[in-house]
Amino acid sequence: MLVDHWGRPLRDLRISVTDRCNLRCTYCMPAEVFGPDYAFLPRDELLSFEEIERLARLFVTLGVRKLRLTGGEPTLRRDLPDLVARLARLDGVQDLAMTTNGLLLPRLAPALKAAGLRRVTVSLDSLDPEVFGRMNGLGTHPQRVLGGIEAALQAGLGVKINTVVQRGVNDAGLRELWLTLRKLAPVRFIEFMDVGNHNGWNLESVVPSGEVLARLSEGADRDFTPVNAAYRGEVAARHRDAQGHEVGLISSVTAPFCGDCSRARLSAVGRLYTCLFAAGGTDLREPLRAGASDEALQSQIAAVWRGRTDRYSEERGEQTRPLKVEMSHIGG
Ligand SMILES: Nc1nc2c(ncn2[C@@H]2O[C@H](COP(=O)(O)OP(=O)(O)OP(=O)(O)O)[C@@H](O)[C@H]2O)c(=O)[nH]1
Ligand SMILES: C[S@@+](CC[C@H](N)C(=O)[O-])C[C@H]1O[C@@H](n2cnc3c(N)ncnc32)[C@H](O)[C@@H]1O
Ligand code: SF4
Ligand code: SF4
Repeated sequence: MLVDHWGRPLRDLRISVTDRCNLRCTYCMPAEVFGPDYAFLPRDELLSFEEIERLARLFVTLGVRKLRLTGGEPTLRRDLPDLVARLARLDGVQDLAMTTNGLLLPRLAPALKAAGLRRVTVSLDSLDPEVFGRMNGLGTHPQRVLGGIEAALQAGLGVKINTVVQRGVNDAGLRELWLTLRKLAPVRFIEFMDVGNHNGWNLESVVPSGEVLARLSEGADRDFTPVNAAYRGEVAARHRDAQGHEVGLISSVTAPFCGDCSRARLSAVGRLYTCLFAAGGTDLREPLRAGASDEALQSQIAAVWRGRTDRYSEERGEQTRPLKVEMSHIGG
């Protein structure tokens, strides 16, 4: 089995399929930076579906069992169901998922399901139109995301919901959001992270997951019971309330989970990153386009994984590291 410097196996591959997005969440792609003049990647820079499929197959040979599509906003990539169909056919893939803002799911969910996508995680930070509009940078109404969640459920996709929590921004509405959304799907609350270089992160804006759980527990549903991890290295610590609704806490700041981190990340231009907070990656597109054999690519990937020492969240202090890859490039 291929393991890194700390003995962690390679299990997951998160594939970013575009750096573009139809939202401008302040904690990810703030509009002041990702404005009308921002130079997004030209189309020919992106890996083609053939190239993504080939690399994914090689990663699966090296031990990957779970693939997740992300971005930017993955649903903006043209003909996405064709890519899903290619990945769903790969032998050895046990899970095929996508993280999305949900806006385009009413149009795409049935085709994605038919192509072999198993589940989606839809991001929704607030049910208050003003708060959500401010957080997504474009005034987009939460009802549009709820429509996407509904479409995914109707198409038969598994659904989870992601909520990034920022102190003084959306934390006042967490309990209301939980009481509404828990009826639809498991909700995961994510501690605001210092990804990229432009999101103005500071420790005071982070609401520790313990505090989130305490807020959800106020009033009637006092008891949450911890649920065992579904797999080694699961990102979210899960709990169930008295009615069986599931909440996940993703605590990269207050309870880092680097010890079991089995995730590799492939950017839209084919760079391999071994940490969400990496400063640099390894170019796989160049050898791929220069005609490298499967064996050569595989040994390059294996060498990168073997040499991996990343444990950024465990090492993070109050200060963030300068010059990290952007979230929109690496896909979260
Ligand atoms: N620090 C850190 N954050 C991560 C890592 N993997 C995922 N996240 C963050 O956790 C949040 C949830 O990620 P998702 O894309 O929903 O994926 P997931 O939690 O792995 O999904 P499941 O397969 O459902 O467990 C996002 O904000 C990610 O950026 C990781 O390895 N390190
Ligand atoms: C970068 S997005 C890409 C996929 C898609 N556009 C979406 O929003 O779901 C992946 C996940 O990262 C989360 N995320 C982005 N920036 C974050 C930050 N600074 N801290 C914590 N989570 C963040 C998003 O909320 C989303 O759930
Ligand atoms: S979190 Fe997702 S939806 Fe929001 S700006 Fe980033 S990529 Fe776009
Ligand atoms: S901070 Fe890096 S090493 Fe730690 S869990 Fe996240 S991606 Fe993995």
